Parts: sequence; C-alpha cells; structure tokens
Amino acid sequence: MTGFSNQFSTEAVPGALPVGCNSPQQVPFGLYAEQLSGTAFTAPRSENKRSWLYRLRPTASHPKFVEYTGLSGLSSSPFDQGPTSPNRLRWDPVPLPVGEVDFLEGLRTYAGNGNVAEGVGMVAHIYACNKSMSRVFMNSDGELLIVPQEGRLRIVTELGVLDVPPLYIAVIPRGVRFRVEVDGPSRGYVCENYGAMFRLPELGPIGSNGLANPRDFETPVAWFEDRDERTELIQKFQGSLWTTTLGHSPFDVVAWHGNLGPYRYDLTRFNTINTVSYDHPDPSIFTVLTSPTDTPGTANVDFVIFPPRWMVAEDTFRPPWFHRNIMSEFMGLICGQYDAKEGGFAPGGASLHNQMNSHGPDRASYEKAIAAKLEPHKIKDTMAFMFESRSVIRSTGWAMTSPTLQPHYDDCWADFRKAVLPS
Ligand SMILES: O=C(O)Cc1cc(O)ccc1O
Ligand SMILES: [Fe+2]
Repeated sequence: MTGFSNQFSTEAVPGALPVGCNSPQQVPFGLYAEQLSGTAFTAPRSENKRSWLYRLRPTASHPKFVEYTGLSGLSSSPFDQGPTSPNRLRWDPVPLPVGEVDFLEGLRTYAGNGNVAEGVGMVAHIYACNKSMSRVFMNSDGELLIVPQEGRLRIVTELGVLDVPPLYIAVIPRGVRFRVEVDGPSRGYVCENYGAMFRLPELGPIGSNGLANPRDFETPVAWFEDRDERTELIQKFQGSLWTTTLGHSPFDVVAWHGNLGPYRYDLTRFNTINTVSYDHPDPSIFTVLTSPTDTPGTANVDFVIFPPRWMVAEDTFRPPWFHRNIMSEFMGLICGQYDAKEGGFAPGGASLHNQMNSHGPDRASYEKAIAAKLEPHKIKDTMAFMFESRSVIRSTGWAMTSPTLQPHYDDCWADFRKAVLPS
C-alpha cells in the first residue's frame, strides 16, 4: 500500500476488518481488536498515529517477561563509559559472522545520544548476521530505521511482510513485533529513534514535489501465520532485554487499519535536488526523513543520503567543504565511494564527526577536486548516508575498543600545504 502515513485498511481474510467502527461488540470471526498508538491520544491530528489490529489472540495474553541472559551487543543511551571523545572516528566494516548469528544477536551498538528513559535522542547500531530469526523481537524504546548494506532482508512484522534489499530502507514503529529473515550473510545499519517519529521534511521553496516523494513509501498488506507453536518473544525495554515464551506466533493480525505501520522506501527513487549554478549546498537537501524536536529546524535525528547525482557547479569546490558543524554526524556507506573520502571509508564501515569537530574532504579528494576540470560529472553507483543529530553522539565502550576502529584516521587530514600569500 503506497503513500507516507496514509490511513490504510487491509484484511488478509475477506470480512475480517470491522467496517465503520473500531471496536464492535463482536469482532468478525471472534478476532480481538487492539489499538496500537504511536503518539499520545491527544496529539494534534497532524501528528496523531495509531492503528487498529484484529488478531487471533489478544497480545495481553502472555506470561511474565524475565531478564534475557543470552548474547547481546545492544545498549541504550546514556552511555557513560568515561569522557566523550572529541576525536574524528572511523570504523572498518564489521566482519560477517563465522558461526550462525541472527539479526538480533548480530546487532552491535556503536554510538548514540539522549536518554532512553526520557524518549530523547538516537542510537546507531550495525548488524552482521547470516541466520534467519526464529524468535521475535520488539523494541519498546523507539522506532527502528533499518538500512541494509549487504544481503536482502525479509522482515516479518505483525502488520505484514517487507522485502528490503540493499538500497531500500525499512522503518519499524516502536513496539511492533518483528522477525528478520535472511538469505545469507547480511550486514547493515540501524538508527534507533527515541524521539518524535520519522516523517518527511518540509519542502519550503522546493515546492510540492521532490526529495522523497510520499507515494514511494510502501506499507505491507495484512499477513498472518496461524501457528500454535512455542515462540520466544524478546523485547528491549528501557535499555534491557526481556524475554517471554508465547504458545503461538505473534504474527496473528488478520486485518488492520490506521496510519501507524512499518514501511519501506527505495532510496533510488529519491528526487535529488542540488545546485545548477555554483557552490556546494548544505546536505539538508538530501534529507529523506526527519525526527524533529520542539526547536524548529533542529532535528533529534535526520536521515540524509548521498545518492548518485550530476555535479555541474561552476567555479566550485564540488565535494563537501571543510566544516565544523553544531549538529553531530554518524555516517555509513551502502555501496561505492563517498566523494569526500578517497580511501578508508568502506561499505559497511562507519564514521563519526561530532559537534564542532573539524572534518571534510581528505587530502587526496581535496587535491583531486581543486585540480579537476569542471565539466558536468556524474557521481555513479554509490549511496552513503548520515544520521545527523542535534546532540553529541557518544560512542559506546565497545566501539571505542573495537579492532575495527581506525587508529590513524586523523592522518587523512595531515600535511595540507600552507596557503601562500603574496609577498
Ligand atoms: O561530513 C560529511 O561528509 C557530511 C556532509 C556532506 C556535505 O555535503 C556537507 C556537509 C556535511 O557535513
Ligand atoms: Fe560533516
């Protein structure tokens, strides 16, 4: 079903969806009605997100959750392992696992900000896995934006199934149960958003079309499995993992309606806007989704991409300039090469440039760009992205000690020639 945050209606069995009301005295077929809310009941209409689910059993019917003691690399902010490094950081790609690892076990928390208890901030994770989940996960702490880098994901959710190959993204709302199935070795990035739900950015003078167009967002139709088998359900709640065992599959929603649901988006459909005259505009022109804060124009987190595009600016240094940014930037690369880095920033790797800390083109890309003949040039076969946030993104202890952390990242900005003034 297409469109961003539409009021969708879908039934996997004809007649399962109540018509004209949400909660009739008797739901068709004895299904159980359940409201899933993503915003406060009283949130303004323009913000309000909720869906009604009609399922084989009420979700309330489950045994106690107990603390999960299995392997996990997931953590939630605040991260308070020592002082926050102001250094520019970059990580090599996480190696793909050797033994069998599913998506949940394969998730590692790199960095984040805010506070899970206050519902503020964002966290960046990277997954590397090779086995489909048989257990089910739900994140009560925030929505999850999943960015596959290698390997196609099939994400089975309570509201339907999403097929998500690299160059697509998926967003799973807070609390929605899901399982990730893979074909083989798979790796990618996850932005966990504790704050206001992702939405499309305003377009301002761009007008009524452009960037990520609403019609290109896809939400699955209702899909269910009627399986009375023991199923482990793990949830992240206030930063800790909890587990319980259900006697049936939680993917038992036969019909649903509403505007809160998972969705996917094909990043290659992004309508890229850029200069046709001179200078390199701010990367906010590449915003796909934004989680706003109460301060206008200052995001809890923006999801920004650097897609293939024509570079035509005249008399311009075309790659990203040197800059010190008040917002903090966690970047990843899905494929190809990023135009500010000639080497060292590999698909599956990551970089972190925090508030006020100087970064930009590495020496090699600088030299290349000032010498380039400025003809129209197509940046092809690449897709980098950034999770950009108003607050400093602090790395976890794991990320700071990981063997993938590059010890000499600073060197890519060493030995720039000093400018020569006229004597
Ligand atoms: O640092 C980066 O590479 C991301 C970035 C890209 C750009 O075109 C302008 C500013 C910016 O932070
Ligand atoms: Fe930057």
